Amino acid sequence: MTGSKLKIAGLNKWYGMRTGRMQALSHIDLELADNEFVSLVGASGCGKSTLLSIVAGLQSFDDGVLLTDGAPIIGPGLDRGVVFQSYTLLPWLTAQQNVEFALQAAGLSAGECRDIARHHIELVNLTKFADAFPSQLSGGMKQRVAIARALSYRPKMLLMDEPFGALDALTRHQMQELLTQIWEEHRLTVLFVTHDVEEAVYLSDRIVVMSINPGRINATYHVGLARPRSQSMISTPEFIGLQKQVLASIRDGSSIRPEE
Ligand SMILES: Nc1ncnc2c1ncn2[C@@H]1O[C@H](COP(=O)(O)OP(=O)(O)OP(=O)(O)O)[C@@H](O)[C@H]1O
Repeated sequence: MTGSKLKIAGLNKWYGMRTGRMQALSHIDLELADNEFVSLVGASGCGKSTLLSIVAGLQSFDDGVLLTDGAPIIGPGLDRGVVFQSYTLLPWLTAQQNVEFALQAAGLSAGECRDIARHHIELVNLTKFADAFPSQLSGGMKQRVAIARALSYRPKMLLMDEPFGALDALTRHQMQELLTQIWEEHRLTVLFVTHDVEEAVYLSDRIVVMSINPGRINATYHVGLARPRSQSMISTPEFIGLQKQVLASIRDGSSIRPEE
């Protein structure tokens, strides 16, 4: 693939522990095209979060290649927005101020920060709650602020680690719709970690299944469903068939393998 937004090749990651070293990721090869939406799924402990945080520049890796737009990733950057399952908002700042705070770090003037933050709070339909503190917001609202914050500095890539994992089913569906709409309008490249296979099929262009011990890529599935997606697709044979294949692949990769 030429001109990929993200290129990972031969990447290995070990964690040092009191009992010795543990290989969390083994020979990961993965490329994301511009504007592609890719989900990472796999059994608990297969290294999804580790891989995402390495791409975010929040963790080191031992060897391999990690490039965005052809340049090495050497730390966190404003080209990559990150959203975690826990909302990570500053409790003493309002929704609007949480977004402004992130923009101040990007070196913008106070007026620019205010205007851009207001625009992104509006984008996630939270204008009425702009002056509310995190403690006054529901889980879905807090996650919308976190998404507004991640998008506010116009990243080219969005890295999301189980962003809707803590939400109830209805709010989760609403957030999936909102994310799809933002992704379609802003043409972002998204790397999305989830435990929910239905969510992965619904949102993604491609699903990457990881296996455990050590974490590797076990299988990749292209999602051929038309866009824009709608909730009515979830009950189609095509959707259900793919969901079953991905689940079987996760099951297949979740048993502990002997070290090679
Ligand atoms: N800081 C750390 N130090 C040592 N080991 C770690 C550390 N972080 C993760 N691990 C180990 O690395 C492996 C991969 O963890 P990781 O959190 O990336 O998996 P995951 O697929 O995201 O899991 P989950 O789906 O449960 O969130 C696990 O065995 C975990 O125990």
